[in-house]
Amino acid sequence: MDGVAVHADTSAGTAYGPAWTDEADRPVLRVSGLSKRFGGTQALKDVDLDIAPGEIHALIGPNGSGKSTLIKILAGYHHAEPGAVAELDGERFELGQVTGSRHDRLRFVHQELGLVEELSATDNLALSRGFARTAFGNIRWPEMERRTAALVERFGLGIDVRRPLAMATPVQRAVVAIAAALQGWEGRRGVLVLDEPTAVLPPGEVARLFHIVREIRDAGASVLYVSHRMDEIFALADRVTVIRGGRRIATRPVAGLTPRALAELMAGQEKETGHQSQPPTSGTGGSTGGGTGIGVAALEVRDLWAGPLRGVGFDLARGERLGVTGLVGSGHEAVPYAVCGAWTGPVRGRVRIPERSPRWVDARNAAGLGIPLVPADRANEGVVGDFSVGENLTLPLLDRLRARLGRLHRRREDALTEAWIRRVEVRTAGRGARITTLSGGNQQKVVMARCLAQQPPVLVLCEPTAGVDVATRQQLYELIGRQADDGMGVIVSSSDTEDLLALCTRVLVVRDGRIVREISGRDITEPALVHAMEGTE
Ligand SMILES: Nc1ncnc2c1ncn2[C@@H]1O[C@H](COP(=O)(O)OP(=O)(O)OP(=O)(O)O)[C@@H](O)[C@H]1O
Repeated sequence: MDGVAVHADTSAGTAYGPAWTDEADRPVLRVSGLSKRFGGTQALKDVDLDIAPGEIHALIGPNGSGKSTLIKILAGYHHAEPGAVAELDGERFELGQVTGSRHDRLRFVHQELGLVEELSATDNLALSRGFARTAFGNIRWPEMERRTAALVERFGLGIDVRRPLAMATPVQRAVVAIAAALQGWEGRRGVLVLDEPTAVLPPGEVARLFHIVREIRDAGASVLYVSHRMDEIFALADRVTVIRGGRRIATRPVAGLTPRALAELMAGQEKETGHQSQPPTSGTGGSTGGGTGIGVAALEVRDLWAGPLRGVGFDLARGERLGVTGLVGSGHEAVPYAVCGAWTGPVRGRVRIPERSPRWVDARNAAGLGIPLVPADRANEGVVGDFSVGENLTLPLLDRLRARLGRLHRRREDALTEAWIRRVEVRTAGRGARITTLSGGNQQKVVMARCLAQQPPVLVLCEPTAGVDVATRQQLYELIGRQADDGMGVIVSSSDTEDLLALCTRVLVVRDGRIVREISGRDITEPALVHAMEGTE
C-alpha cells in the first residue's frame, strides 16, 4: 500500500494488515435479529447484516430508514430489543458493551464527527484516547503532537496538528475524526464504520475521502459505509445492504447491480435513477426576471469582500432562483454567509432589500436585514440539539408568538408548528420530540420550515440537499420552487450540480473570489457549469 498506512498508535508500534488467509470467508462482523422501537416508531425490525473481511460494505436507505439507529446500536449508544445476536469474528459480544474486544475491533466515525472544533487535532485525538504524561503527571505535549502528526500526515492533507479544527477544511476534519477512530487499532480483524462521511463534504473532497477509505480497506480492514447516495455506492462499495422502513430489503454485490435495480430496491417500486431536472417554471434570471413582480429586485449586493471573496456584486429578482457555485476554495461558499451577515471574519460591501428600504446596509450589519440562512452544516449551525422539533421551528418567531404580558402564545405556537410539520412532511413522533431524534433529512426539513415560516422576501440556502435522500431532495426542490413562484427570491449556494440544474434559473460561477461567469435558463447544463468552475471554457 502506498501513502496511507492505517495503523494508528505509532507509539505502540501496532499495525493491522491482511493477516487472515484461512478464515477468509468468516464474517468479521455479523448481527442478526436486530430490532429497535422508539415509542410508536419501529426504527428497525429484525435486521441481519454481515461484513466480510477486507470489504467496503455500504448500508443504504432513504432518510429515516434506520441506518443511524443500526450504527448507534453497534456503537453501544442505543440498546437493541432482546433477541438480537452479534458476533465479531465468530465470537458473541454484547450489543451495548462499549469496552473490551468490541472496542478494539469496531471503530466509528459518526455523522457529527464528534470533534471539538475549538481544539486542535492533537487535543481531539487525546480526548478520545487520553493524554501521554510524564512520571510527574505533566502532559507530554511534544510527544502527543508527534504522534498526532504521524497519524494524520499519512493522509497527506497538510493538517496543522496545533491549529483549532475550526480553521481546517471539512475533509481535514473528517480525516482527524477517522484518525481518532483508528488510534490504538490492533492488528486484528475489525470494522471501521463511517456514517455518511461525505454529507458535509464538497465534491472535490469526496474523491479524496474515497481514496482514503480504499486505502483503509486495502490495508486489510473492513469498512461499513453508510450513505444514501447511489453514486457513492457504485464508486466505492463491494457489497451493499439496502434498508427501508427499518427492514433489510436486500444485500447484493455491487458488481451485479445496475443503478436502476438499486433505485428500485431503495424505493420499493419502479423508479428512475436520480432526480430528473425540471426546467424551472418561474424566474427568468437576471435582475429583471421573476415569476412575481417582474423587474423588482428582492436583494441587491455590491462589492462584497469576505474571506476569499473579492468584490462580488449581483441583483436577485423577486421569484428568481439564483445559484452560486464554484470549486472548493473558489469563494462561493462565503457568499451565503456574507449576504446574511453570518460570516465570522471581516467583511465589507453593501446590501439592501429595496422594497423595504432604499438605504444601503453595510455588509457588517447585514444580519439586521433578517435574511434567513439554511446553513451547510446542519448539526452544528442548523439545529439546537437540546430543543424539540417545535422549539427549533419557532425559535426566530418568538416575538410574533408573544401574547399579552410577554408570555408565549402556546396554542398559536403549536398550531404553527403542526402546520409546518404537515407542509414539509417532517417524519417525527410529534412536535415535542427532541430534534436529534429525527433522521438527518427530516432535520433539514425542519431547518427549511423554520426559515420559510418567517415569510422572508429572500431565502438563502447553502448545500440544501447535503445528507438528504432522493425522495426528500425532490420534495425540497418542489418546496423551494413553490416559494419562488410566490415571489420569494432564493439564493442556492451549492457545489452539487444536480441542485443547480434542478432549481436555478440563473447561476453565478465564482473563481478566485470573483464572479467569472453567469449562466442562465437553458444554458445551465452540467458541462457548462463544470467548464466555468474549472476555467476551461
Ligand atoms: N432517539 C430517538 N427517539 C425517537 N425516535 C428516533 C430516535 N432516533 C431515531 N428515531 C426515529 O427512528 C427512525 C429511523 O431514524 P434513523 O436516524 O436511524 O434514520 P436514517 O436512516 O439514519 O436517516 P437519515 O438518512 O435521514 O440520517 C426515524 O423515524 C427517526 O425519527
